[in-house]
Amino acid sequence: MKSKTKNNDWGLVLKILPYAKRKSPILLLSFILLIPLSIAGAIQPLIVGQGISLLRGEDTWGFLESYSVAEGLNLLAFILLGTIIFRTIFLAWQGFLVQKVGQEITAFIRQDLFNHVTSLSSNFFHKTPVGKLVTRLINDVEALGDVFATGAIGILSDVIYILAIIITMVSLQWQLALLLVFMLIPVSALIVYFQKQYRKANYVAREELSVLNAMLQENVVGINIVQLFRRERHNSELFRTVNERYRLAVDKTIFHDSAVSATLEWISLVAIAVVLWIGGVLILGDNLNYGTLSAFILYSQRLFDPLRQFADKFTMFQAGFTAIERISELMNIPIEIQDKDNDISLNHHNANQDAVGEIRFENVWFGYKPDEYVLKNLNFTIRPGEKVALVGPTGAGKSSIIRLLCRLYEPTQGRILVDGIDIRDITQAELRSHIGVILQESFIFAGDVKRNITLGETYDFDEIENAVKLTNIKPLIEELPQGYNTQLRERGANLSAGQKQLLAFARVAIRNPNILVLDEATSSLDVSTEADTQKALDELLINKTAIIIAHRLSTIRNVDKILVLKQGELIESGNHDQLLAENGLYASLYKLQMLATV
Ligand SMILES: Nc1ncnc2c1ncn2[C@@H]1O[C@H](COP(=O)(O)OP(=O)(O)OP(=O)(O)O)[C@@H](O)[C@H]1O
Repeated sequence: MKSKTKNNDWGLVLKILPYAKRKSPILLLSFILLIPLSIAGAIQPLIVGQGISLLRGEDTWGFLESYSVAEGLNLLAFILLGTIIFRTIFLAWQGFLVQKVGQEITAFIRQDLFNHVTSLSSNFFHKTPVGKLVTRLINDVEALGDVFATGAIGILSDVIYILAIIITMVSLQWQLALLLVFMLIPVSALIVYFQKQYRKANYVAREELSVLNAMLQENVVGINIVQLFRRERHNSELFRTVNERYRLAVDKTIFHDSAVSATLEWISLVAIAVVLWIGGVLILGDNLNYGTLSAFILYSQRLFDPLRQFADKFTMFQAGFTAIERISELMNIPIEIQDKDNDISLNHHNANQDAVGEIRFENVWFGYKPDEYVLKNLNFTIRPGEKVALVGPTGAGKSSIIRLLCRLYEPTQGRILVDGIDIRDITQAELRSHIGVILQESFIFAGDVKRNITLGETYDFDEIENAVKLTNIKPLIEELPQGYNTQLRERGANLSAGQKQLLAFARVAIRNPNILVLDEATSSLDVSTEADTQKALDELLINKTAIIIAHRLSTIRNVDKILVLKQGELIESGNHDQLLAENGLYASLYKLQMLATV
């Protein structure tokens, strides 16, 4: 079990090694700087010891013998100052380099994680609360960043410093040196024990933080419902429980962290006392001089100093390991929907075709969960330019068909073809550029109107204007305070639902796709805007294949074909008149709606 954890830790270290490699020259430089820095630090007590020996007339370094006591002291003070200045400058430089590299590596990891997460399937996002994802992308990556910024090189620096001190001490007086080294062993064991406990507690704390973030995010997003249903107090209570759990979990980490600091605090005092005691006995027996004893007293303090810092960084390392565990969990989630290496180009394929935009579902079965099919053996063809409506009761599977067509999910069985090519053989980017989807609610990004139409692609202003004219939304843009440059807030908070929807039309129009999908696209518009938009839509739909989902059946009377679904099965198909004549589900739904509007 023990070695398994160790192997896992090494596995985790190996995972971040490629990131460190990208910055290896600077990391190497910071590492090399550690050696002179540690030597400069280790000789300081030696210099102080020489000063005391000089004062007491004991043996000193040979070169000091040619000077008077006062001159020797000045020289030693000068050398000491030199080591201090050297350490100050180079420590600052080394610290800067390490922090900088740390930030850069953190940014690489954050970027890779973002790219990975945004490539994951819709399935993953349906299962994962946003707050949990944010914790991993921000807090965990930050914790890992700390490891690079101060931990990784810092821990090496402490090890080298401890080694430099031990070597200097052994060369000075090996008995006292051994005594201090022996004191290090049980202390280190104790520290390792506390650190292990810390690591466990830290994992729990991180999990609790995820829950806290998820809850916060849910409350902010659903603030309207929270307030309308007077859930503030209730939710505040729930939040308090989670908040308390997080506090208790963090308390545990603090306890183990403090235990390490306290252990080191008293052990360094004990070390000084032991050195004084044994050193005093050695002096009385004429086996040690005062200068060496003073140097050892300083060493016993300095030896535990880097150990304390080592322990602090170890804590950071443990937090870092927890972070890597959590980040790699996310990184290891496979990207379910991937492009193939030998994809067929739909553009290329269609270049010689007269009509494009054919959609064919062949024996398509699909379920969000294994064996719970929401679409069952679907077979239908939509010819190029045809306008087809999907009709059926709530939960019949209409939106699921669209998700499959856009390859947000993949069929469990069967295949879907666009212009005769299996959509799994087309790159996702090309497939989605051929399909324009307008959903019931459109998502607006924080940024100006123009950016919300182009979505980061490069279009001339003329193209934007054309799309806006084509979709009849020029009056909307003119109404906005700064026209195209009006800043929209996150999720379009400063637009009405209808306005957001109109922007979504322009977003699709500018891309000029061969296939248009309208999923309850006009339901948030008022009657007169809907009539205007319908005109614009008719224009937009010329020569294009369209799939329309609408609950108001009066809006789809004129389509070429209506596919009627019930519990995932295609039960009727035909135009409005044919289906009315059939007197099936469509006819009864239509008659019900007609009755309701009379
Ligand atoms: N992400 C999901 N995870 C699990 N089940 C889902 C998911 N999305 C939809 N479902 C289920 O799949 C079934 C079909 O849903 P779908 O959204 O396709 O229906 P719909 O016909 O579009 O309904 P509506 O008219 O209400 O929009 C429903 O039973 C629904 O509960």
